[in-house]
Amino acid sequence: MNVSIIGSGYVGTTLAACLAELGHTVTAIDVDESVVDRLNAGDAPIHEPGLADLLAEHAGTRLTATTSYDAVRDTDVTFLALPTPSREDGSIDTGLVEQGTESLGAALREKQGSHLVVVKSTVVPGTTADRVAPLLEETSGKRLGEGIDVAMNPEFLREGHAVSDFLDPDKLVFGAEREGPISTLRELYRPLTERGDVPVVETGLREAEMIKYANNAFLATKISLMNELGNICKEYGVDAYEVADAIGLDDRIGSQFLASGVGWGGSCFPKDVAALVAAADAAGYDAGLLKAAVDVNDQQPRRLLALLDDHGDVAGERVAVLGLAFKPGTDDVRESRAIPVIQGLLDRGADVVGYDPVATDRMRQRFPEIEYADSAAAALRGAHAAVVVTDWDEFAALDEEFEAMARPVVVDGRRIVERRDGLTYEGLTW
Ligand SMILES: NC(=O)c1ccc[n+]([C@@H]2O[C@H](COP(=O)([O-])OP(=O)(O)OC[C@H]3O[C@@H](n4cnc5c(N)ncnc54)[C@H](O)[C@@H]3O)[C@@H](O)[C@H]2O)c1
Ligand SMILES: O=c1ccn([C@@H]2O[C@H](COP(=O)(O)OP(=O)(O)O[C@H]3O[C@H](CO)[C@@H](O)[C@H](O)[C@H]3O)[C@@H](O)[C@H]2O)c(=O)[nH]1
Repeated sequence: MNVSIIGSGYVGTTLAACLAELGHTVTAIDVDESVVDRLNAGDAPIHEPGLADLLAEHAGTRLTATTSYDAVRDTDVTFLALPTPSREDGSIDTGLVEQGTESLGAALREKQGSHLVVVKSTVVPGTTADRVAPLLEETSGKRLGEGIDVAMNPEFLREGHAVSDFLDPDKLVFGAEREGPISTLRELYRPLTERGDVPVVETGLREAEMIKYANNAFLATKISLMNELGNICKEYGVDAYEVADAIGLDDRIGSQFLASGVGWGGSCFPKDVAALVAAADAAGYDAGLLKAAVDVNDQQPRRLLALLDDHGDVAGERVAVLGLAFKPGTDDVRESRAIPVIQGLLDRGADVVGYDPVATDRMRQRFPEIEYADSAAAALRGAHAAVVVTDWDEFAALDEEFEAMARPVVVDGRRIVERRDGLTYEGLTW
């Protein structure tokens, strides 16, 4: 099948490389010329394991990139993989998806034959039917169901595992109001589904949109619930990790996403939970449980700093922040819990030194005023305290590096440090 993809970020590039791998001919369209140049050179614009190999194999043959929307006319299906950021009030901003739809519709005006437009971006229920579809009809001059149609196909990949999650998904969700778009999606994903072990959910547009939010809201709330339980555990001297291991044995609970600590960040959970809360508010429903999940998440960095405060004033003292990325395996610092932690330390007048194996450059753009070390050992040297924010494996192996601290106080927000001897060690929920 000939496929075009608008937007070549985390999702668009992964989709482009993986659909090429599945045998389709793919054209990636992005407004950013540097992204297009890199893709055409077979160079990954984002860091994801396995992506560079796929691009090196398919760029220039089954995968090409361009800044021109005209390329969509040579394809049968177009995915919209554009950002859907939060507005100031938390509600979703669909401006870029609408802009992309307008340019796409204009390019499709002169297209002969049928075309399917698939929304891949995370959008609140109603966006595809009430915004994308009418805009597409208006700008293309065609009528839905008569040559053009829309579908919604949410994406569940995790950063750091994008390629493997895409090629080996837990499920596929196809949303549409007619049979035509569903059968096109079936055909497109056939190389994955013919293996027989990928459940396919065929549903309506609004349901597909909501499934994505429900998925993320559930996972974020699961972590917040475990954080709340962990905070209670801490008050009673109970180890929340032992509790989590035990409750995770109950199939109805499941063992994943029970790691308590400094909370959830990243480009999706904070934005998507906020968008769902705002969408509920707009519909007159007060999503109290989701708001509480956000409150607990906001509280965890403050609790980490309060534990540090219990061990003395850090004003004027060197404090190491170990881990800056929002999770291990990525250089992404968007909504990283390190941000409120660093800000809280600066508010206390501490001399902050940050360390991360890959995310230093990105955090430097956010906090140019702090020091950045090129190893955990260098960050710890002479520090009066250390806080651990990201569960990078290398922090588990830290040992005599702690002996170079001026005062060995360690507050661990991720239960990753293994050394205890000679340390004043505090876990956030244990
Ligand atoms: N990042 C993830 O892990 C993830 C996972 C699942 C779903 N999503 C959702 O997928 C969507 C895309 O997210 P992302 O992380 O891939 O975004 P991103 O910010 O990484 O990339 C977006 C790309 O779109 C390009 N772009 C912007 N405006 C454009 C336009 N008018 N025409 C063409 N290109 C344009 C940008 O240059 C950029 O390369 C969002 O709705 C997000 O919520 C993201
Ligand atoms: O037990 C856990 C698991 C995760 N986290 C934190 O939760 C955040 C999100 O982690 P993860 O879900 O692994 O990362 P993302 O790449 O943001 O992926 C989420 O967001 C994507 C974008 O919507 C979805 O596609 C994925 O399914 C969904 O897992 C990170 O800060 C983690 O440190 C915890 O605190 N405890």
